[in-house]
Amino acid sequence: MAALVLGIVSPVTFTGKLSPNSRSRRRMVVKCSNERQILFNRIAPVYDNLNDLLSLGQHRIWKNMAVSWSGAKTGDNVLDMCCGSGDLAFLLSEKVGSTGKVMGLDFSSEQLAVAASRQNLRARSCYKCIEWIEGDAVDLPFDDCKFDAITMGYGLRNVVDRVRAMKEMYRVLKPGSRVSILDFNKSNQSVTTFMQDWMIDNVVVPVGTVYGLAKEFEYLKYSINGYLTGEELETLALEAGFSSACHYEISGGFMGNLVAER
Ligand SMILES: C/C(=C\Cc1cc(O)c2ccccc2c1O)CCC[C@H](C)CCC[C@H](C)CCCC(C)C
Ligand SMILES: C[S@@+](CC[C@H](N)C(=O)[O-])C[C@H]1O[C@@H](n2cnc3c(N)ncnc32)[C@H](O)[C@@H]1O
Repeated sequence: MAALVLGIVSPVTFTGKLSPNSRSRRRMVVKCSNERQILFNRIAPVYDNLNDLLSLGQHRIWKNMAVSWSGAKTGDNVLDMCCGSGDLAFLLSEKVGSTGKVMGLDFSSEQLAVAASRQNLRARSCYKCIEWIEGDAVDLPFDDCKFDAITMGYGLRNVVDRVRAMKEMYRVLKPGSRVSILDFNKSNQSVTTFMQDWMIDNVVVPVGTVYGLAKEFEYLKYSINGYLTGEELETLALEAGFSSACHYEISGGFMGNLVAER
């Protein structure tokens, strides 16, 4: 909240175009892939600061866990899908070091611009091994069996065709390697769902409103409701060909992380 009061992040005004449907029905705003692309371009300038603020810094802990679960190690060639402003890619580069290689892929040019500027501000040599690539999670521009590990933070829920994205991850991973997918947990426990919805309605959306981003943060709630439970995520991975899949609940079931091995 202090950042808000001190004005460290500033409100942005939307100047992009929405489809005719999106004006009349809120849930339609972000139904198709290119409307989601517009949404993530819009929130890019404030995304990092709002995540720190809304999660009270905890998203850094969750992201560290996701990277550890990926099994990335020194010298590895790794991919961060839906990398956004690059948090997981930066953590991965610390694991693989300057002898490794990190690809950060996203379809939002504005998020990638933030990621690249953050990279320029960082001095450690490991950060130089990151390359940012504009691309779609459902059609990866990589050869088969290329990566030693893949991470995805708050990405899969936002991808329209999750089956295809999961199959793409399977295709580009080396046999025996892992994908680690962090996101909000779509819980089976009604108390957890109630608390998540309450937080979003009473904290997240009001804060988003201050920045002219109410609809973007309302989308968050609908996207969690439309996401998969831990069990469903495990099934999705197994059906895509992964040999094992395990979903872990984090922070009282607020968040979840799927770990699947090819
Ligand atoms: C990491 C966070 C948000 C990522 C994020 C993901 C999306 O898909 C978006 C889509 C559209 C707009 C924005 C986003 C977006 O920012 C921050 C999440 C914060 C949580 C909403 C609140 C977490 C509350 C607590 C600190 C957790 C406490 C758990 C307790 C133990 C019960
Ligand atoms: C909530 S952000 C997460 C960013 C980052 N991984 C993090 O944890 O902070 C979701 C990201 O997924 C990207 N995204 C959504 N669908 C995508 C797709 N089909 N292909 C590539 N990127 C996508 C968005 O552009 C956005 O940057």
